[in-house]
Amino acid sequence: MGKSVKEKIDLTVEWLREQVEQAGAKGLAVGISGGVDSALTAFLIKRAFPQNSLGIIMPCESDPKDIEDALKVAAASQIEFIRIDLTEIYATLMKNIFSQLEDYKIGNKKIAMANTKARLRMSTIYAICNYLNFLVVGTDNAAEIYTGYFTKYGDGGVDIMPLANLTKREVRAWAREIGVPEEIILKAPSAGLWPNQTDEGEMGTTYDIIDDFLEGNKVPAKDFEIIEKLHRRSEHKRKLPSSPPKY
Ligand SMILES: Nc1ncnc2c1ncn2[C@@H]1O[C@H](COP(=O)(O)OP(=O)(O)OC[C@H]2O[C@@H]([n+]3cccc(C(=O)O)c3)[C@H](O)[C@@H]2O)[C@@H](O)[C@H]1O
Ligand SMILES: Nc1ncnc2c1ncn2[C@@H]1O[C@H](COP(=O)(O)OP(=O)(O)OP(=O)(O)O)[C@@H](O)[C@H]1O
Ligand SMILES: [Mg+2]
Repeated sequence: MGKSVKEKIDLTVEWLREQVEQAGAKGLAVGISGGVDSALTAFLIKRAFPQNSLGIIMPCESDPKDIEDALKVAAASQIEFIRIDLTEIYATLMKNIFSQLEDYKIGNKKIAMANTKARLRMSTIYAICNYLNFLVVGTDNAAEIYTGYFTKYGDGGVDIMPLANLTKREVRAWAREIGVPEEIILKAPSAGLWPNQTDEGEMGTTYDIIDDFLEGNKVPAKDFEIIEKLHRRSEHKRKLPSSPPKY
């Protein structure tokens, strides 16, 4: 018989401890957004390292409801946390970049700005983890990794990814088992990079369908096309940077 969710969680907690030991590190940190992926991750790292785990809440033009939810996750998991507001530094950086570029070049400002939020969060977590000798824990799940639905070197820039093999429905099941508040589990997944952004709206398919696909079940042809296209286009995010052969 297959392992229960509870057993899988216990094994993952053990795996997290091994990763820290092998790295000669002291603990683990994660960005807490108010969404279910980081909620589950926060509970897992708190279980693995009750005294050496840290949640980092980093508003960056964020919906105040998400920050409230992030605080609820921190309270429910009892993880130690700090809050670092990136809104101002982000605005300064964006102004500096685009006041120079926009005059003479045309490009996709919306996506450039959105991804910078994720990369500023990554830089912030790494500064903290360098300082504490902690590892940076990623929250990306199997559906996000397969479709490349993450920012390269942003939320994708991490040391370890404990949820990498989980479909979104498994993330929710684990979250329920470990004690994540139900309202967080039921929230529509969102990267929160612009107002009213939802993962499913942006990807053009649903997590249920991506999960079915990953489980080897048949999915509608239109969704199959979308998933495979997202996968092909994001191949570069799952590899080391290309380099020429030795000449
Ligand atoms: N073939 C190739 N080989 C090597 N590099 C390649 C490449 N094609 C693009 N690139 C590089 O990759 C860049 C594009 O990748 P990237 O910067 O990631 O940008 P991109 O994939 O365009 O956007 C990231 C997507 O992930 C979503 N996201 C981000 C963060 C969090 C979440 C969430 O669920 O919470 C979701 C976000 O809403 C957006 O849809 C290009 O600007 C280029 O530098
Ligand atoms: N405001 C924030 N503060 C701290 N970390 C954040 C914030 N926003 C995003 N992140 C980090 O980026 C990760 C990627 O976001 P993503 O939306 O995929 O996950 P989630 O919000 O935890 O769950 P969901 O996908 O269901 O919204 C988050 O899990 C979190 O680690
Ligand atoms: Mg989110």
